[in-house]
Amino acid sequence: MRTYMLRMTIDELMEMMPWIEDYFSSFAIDPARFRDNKLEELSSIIGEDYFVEKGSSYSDFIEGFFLFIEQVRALQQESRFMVESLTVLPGKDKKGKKESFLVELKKGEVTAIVGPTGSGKSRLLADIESLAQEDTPTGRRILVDGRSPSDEERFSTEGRFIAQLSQNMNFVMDLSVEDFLTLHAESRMVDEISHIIRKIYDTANVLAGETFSRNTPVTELSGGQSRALMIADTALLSPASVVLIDEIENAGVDKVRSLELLVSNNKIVLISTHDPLLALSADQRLVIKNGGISKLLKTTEDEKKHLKSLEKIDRKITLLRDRLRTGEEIDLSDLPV
Ligand SMILES: Nc1ncnc2c1ncn2[C@@H]1O[C@H](COP(=O)(O)OP(=O)(O)OP(=O)(O)O)[C@@H](O)[C@H]1O
Repeated sequence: MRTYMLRMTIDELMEMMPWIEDYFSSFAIDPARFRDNKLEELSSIIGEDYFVEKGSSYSDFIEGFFLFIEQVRALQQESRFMVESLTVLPGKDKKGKKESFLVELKKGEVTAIVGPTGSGKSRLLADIESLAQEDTPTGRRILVDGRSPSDEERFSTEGRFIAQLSQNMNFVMDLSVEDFLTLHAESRMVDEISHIIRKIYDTANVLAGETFSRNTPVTELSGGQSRALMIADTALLSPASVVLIDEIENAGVDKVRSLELLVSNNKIVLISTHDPLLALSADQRLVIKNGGISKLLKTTEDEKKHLKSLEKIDRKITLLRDRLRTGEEIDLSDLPV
């Protein structure tokens, strides 16, 4: 790509990337004067002395030029991930009855999706994930920031602004945890890669409970550890502004902390759950009945008040589960009635 660009004329480059004018200006070069010259000819036309006078050199100028292009493109990419709201326009339930209201999901909000087994919770997540346009069994349409999504937003595998954490997360790459995170951080062009990797790694270990090392191959992580790693990675490094979670409660991770972590990063979070603690930790819950959205309930102040005691009960159940897992005998008199 570099060689190709070096052989392009300034005019051709400007047509492709008008914003490179700013880079030329920072060297007090007017690109219009060199419009028919190739980029690689600038050294001989302008002369090395000119760049030395500016406290630089031609090779620094060229290096900086390509770095500038990379950074602007990364910024452009980043802004495509910023989503303020999603709107779910009414579709039909399993009997063909129209849903009676639309749902708007906003940045920084957590919405739980509740309903009996088989009622259509995962279907709603799948509709959002695919940005459905009346082309799924529900006939729902999803709007992004109030508009229809472009084909690129719907079908491109790169640059998705939606991340999905499903029940089974299996890695296929043969990389260590450290290499996996480095690769991801490099592709995001973040500064201070080692700092962010440490943060994700530490967070994942807290969420998983069962610790793993940075050298562990990702393929050897347990189900809970993989999920914890992906949750920490999604919260701290992924640019995705919409996070869809399918039944985190079965993942063997600290579910409440996971949710807090995702929310504190100002994303739109949807979580399908049968867990009362998670459902009531959300700002609102969508009730699914027979394939259709039947209610949208805001979490009441009263419900929030009960969260603390629910957390206590949940901690006891978790403790009980851990003791059973490690083969201990259980004293049930310890449990609340
Ligand atoms: N509105 C609808 N119209 C037609 N089919 C639907 C509709 N909603 C859901 N379904 C279908 O019903 C089946 C069960 O739905 P789904 O898997 O989403 O249930 P669920 O609530 O996630 O269940 P579980 O709690 O067991 O995970 C799926 O095949 C899904 O495609």
